[in-house]
Amino acid sequence: MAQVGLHRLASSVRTTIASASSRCCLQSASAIRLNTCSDSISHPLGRPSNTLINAGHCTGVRSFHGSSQKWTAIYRSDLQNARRIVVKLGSAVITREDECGLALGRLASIVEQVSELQNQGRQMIMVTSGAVAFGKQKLHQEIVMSMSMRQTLASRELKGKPFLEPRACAAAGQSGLMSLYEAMFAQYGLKTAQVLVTKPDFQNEFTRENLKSTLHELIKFNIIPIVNANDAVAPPPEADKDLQGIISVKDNDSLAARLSVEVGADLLILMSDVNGLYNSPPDMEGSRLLRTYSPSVDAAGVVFGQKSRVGLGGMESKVDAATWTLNKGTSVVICNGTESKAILNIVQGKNIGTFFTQSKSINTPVEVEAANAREGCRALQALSSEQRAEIIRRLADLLIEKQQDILNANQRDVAIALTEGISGPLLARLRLTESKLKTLREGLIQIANNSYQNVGRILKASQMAEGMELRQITVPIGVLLVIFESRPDALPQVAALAISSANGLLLKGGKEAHHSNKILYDLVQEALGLHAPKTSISLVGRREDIEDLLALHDYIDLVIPRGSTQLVNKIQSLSKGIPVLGHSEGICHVYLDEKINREMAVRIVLDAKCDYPAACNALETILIHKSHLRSGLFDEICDTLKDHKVKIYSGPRLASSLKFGPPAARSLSIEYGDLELTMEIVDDVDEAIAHINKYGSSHTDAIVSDNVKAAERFLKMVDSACIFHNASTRFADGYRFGLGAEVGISTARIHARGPVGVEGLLTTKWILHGSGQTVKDFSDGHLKYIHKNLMTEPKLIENTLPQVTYQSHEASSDDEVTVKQKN
Ligand SMILES: Nc1ncnc2c1ncn2[C@@H]1O[C@H](COP(=O)(O)OP(=O)(O)O)[C@@H](O)[C@H]1O
Ligand SMILES: N[C@@H](CCC(=O)OP(=O)(O)O)C(=O)O
Repeated sequence: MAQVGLHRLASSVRTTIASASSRCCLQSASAIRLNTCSDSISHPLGRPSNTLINAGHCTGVRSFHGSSQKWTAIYRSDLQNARRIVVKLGSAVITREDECGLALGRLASIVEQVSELQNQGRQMIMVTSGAVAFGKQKLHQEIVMSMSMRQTLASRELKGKPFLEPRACAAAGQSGLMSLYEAMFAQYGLKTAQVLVTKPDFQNEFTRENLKSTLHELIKFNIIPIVNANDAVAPPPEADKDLQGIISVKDNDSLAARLSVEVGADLLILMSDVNGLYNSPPDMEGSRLLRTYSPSVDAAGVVFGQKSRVGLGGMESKVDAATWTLNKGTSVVICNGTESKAILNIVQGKNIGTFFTQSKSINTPVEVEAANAREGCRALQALSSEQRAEIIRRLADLLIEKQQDILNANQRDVAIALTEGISGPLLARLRLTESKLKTLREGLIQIANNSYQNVGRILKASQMAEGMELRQITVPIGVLLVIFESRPDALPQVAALAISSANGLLLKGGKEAHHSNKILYDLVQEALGLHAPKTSISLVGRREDIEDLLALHDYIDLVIPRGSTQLVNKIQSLSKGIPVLGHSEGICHVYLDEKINREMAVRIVLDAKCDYPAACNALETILIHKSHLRSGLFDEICDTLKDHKVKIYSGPRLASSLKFGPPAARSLSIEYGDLELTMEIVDDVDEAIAHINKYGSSHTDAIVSDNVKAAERFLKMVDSACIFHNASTRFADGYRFGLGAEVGISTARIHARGPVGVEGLLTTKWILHGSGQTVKDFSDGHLKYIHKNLMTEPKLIENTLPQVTYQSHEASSDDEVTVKQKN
């Protein structure tokens, strides 16, 4: 297999390509000649190959094909453009942890990913370790088989394994390794070639050129070179030395590095058995994975430990090799080869492993920002409530002082959005106005004024026993991640709520509001500077993928998404172990009951639909009592809505009742978010309740009715976060509820429901003051539990609230009443 003549290889590749006509390998076959950045022929990945050069990432020189320019990725997202990729598999990836042979499942997955990328038109090269480790296992089995029973038992007693010559092990392991690769790649219609090299092959110009030319030919014919050190003949290891800036090939990390540079690879992926480079050995307490590593900035902060059980080079050797490769213009990622889809995810620009970059200005890693936010939470807790309120008031004032700068920044976002064709509700959310800023300021002042009772409030106090007092007090949740789209006004609101509740905060805004978010965040920083660390709140950089943030369960305590249904759904499904507070949809209903004040009904419907159709609490479905089809109310509502340019769709029952009614709705569960709504007929309040509970989203639903019993039934039986009687659904809002602002509206069933203000961002802790008691004192009977409530203020319960009585418009029954408050 290894030394197949090139003409034979070429013909077999042609056969493979021809037989796989429907696959992308055809694409790659046509692409194999297009190896240089300067090629004028189109890029095999569907882009002109000089896109990268235009993006300004040209560093280093690609020597392999004589092209004069080469790019290096600055951001992970640039890695999507990598064409020639070297994947190096360490021994720990290739062999099983129990040392019983090769890790076949893992290898198959890596082969599948490499094949996928090769079939996309990329040029993959593999550097594989594992021959020694695999051969060792193979030889060891042979030795055990040839031992007598006595020898076997004796060797067990000695507990040691016989010394096996690594060169012999490599020779025994390499053939098995290669036949496996060949069989696996064949499943994807791909051919492989074995290339074994030794250190002198790089030192001798003649063999070095031969090596390059062989690799070139293999790549040209769509064959995946599989490279390893020729350990069977390798010279004994030498003291480590990098000659004249050329890396000494002493293990497969340095081999992969050297090879990547020789062939002008765009990306080198070094796969090991750990998730990447840590600031100290991964098993050490407090060690942290470095998502990005800029050698000139980060090198001093890394401590190395032992290598893996089977590895040769260790992590330090990987980092040296990676740094050298990066300096020569090839991007590098060190990752965990046991992680599923690691290679594909890296090439998609996802936050996998450690990304080596020359950029010194790369943002602070999000883990560090989250750790700072936790510190910030503690610092905010340590402040007095007056100090927290002062920060919020300062922020409120800055919104007006810097109004013009904010509006200018926002106009830049709006202008970009317009060129990108963003319109309607999305644009409405994005646009900031003087009046929005004014309302925002008022909300912030309200939050500041309500800040005094938030943190450390005693909810329960009881005397547990003689000399023992128990208290339950409010405390912040910890670190919040708020992900919001389009709405830059959410940023100061959420920041104020976090400060008021003393939570640390990570904000992830949408790129469409980049300029607005930036200036609003700077104002938050300025205000925080009054009393708290500025790092208590971070605006997470645009590099960070939401998916990666949602995996940070060790750092983040609660995720609050604010944005489109798609965003919230995505977050709910992607969150890995972090609770998500929010609502995915706002399918809000207004039910128009039989006995009704018609003028009120029209006003409420109009407000609920037209005040701000993009809001999640806007009306989406009107349920109308069957009697109104002939009472004139149906026509009146339709006419008024049409006057306000609202498109009406009918539910199935309405459609079948009218010959020329509105067009049929696609579904009864639609959130239009625009000047559109569905109308449907129901028989009575019970049918309305059943409809809402079936098709609604548990957000906000309202009844307009003069019938007190019907209203009470509705309020009791509709299973939503907010249920209103004779009021518009648009009241479901933190500001209107007097919470100052909201971080979102929750349709979750635990902890916080409806508009979530400060209360939803708090949890509790129990404080016990004792005087030396033990549990045994109680089981012995020396002491007795008292559990006496020490709270003096009586707790309000529902039936102690002021009674609301109703007066009928039509005064035809006791049940039919208008709202009137009586104390
Ligand atoms: N700072 C560090 N960051 C990451 N890994 C480290 C560090 N220090 C030591 N290591 C160890 O390096 C090992 C990887 O290197 P190595 O044994 O050469 O593996 P491979 O066989 O994959 O080349 C890991 O198992 C890890 O425990
Ligand atoms: N060439 C050797 C591997 C050498 C090596 O550098 O190993 P590793 O540190 O596991 O990448 C082999 O095939 O076993």
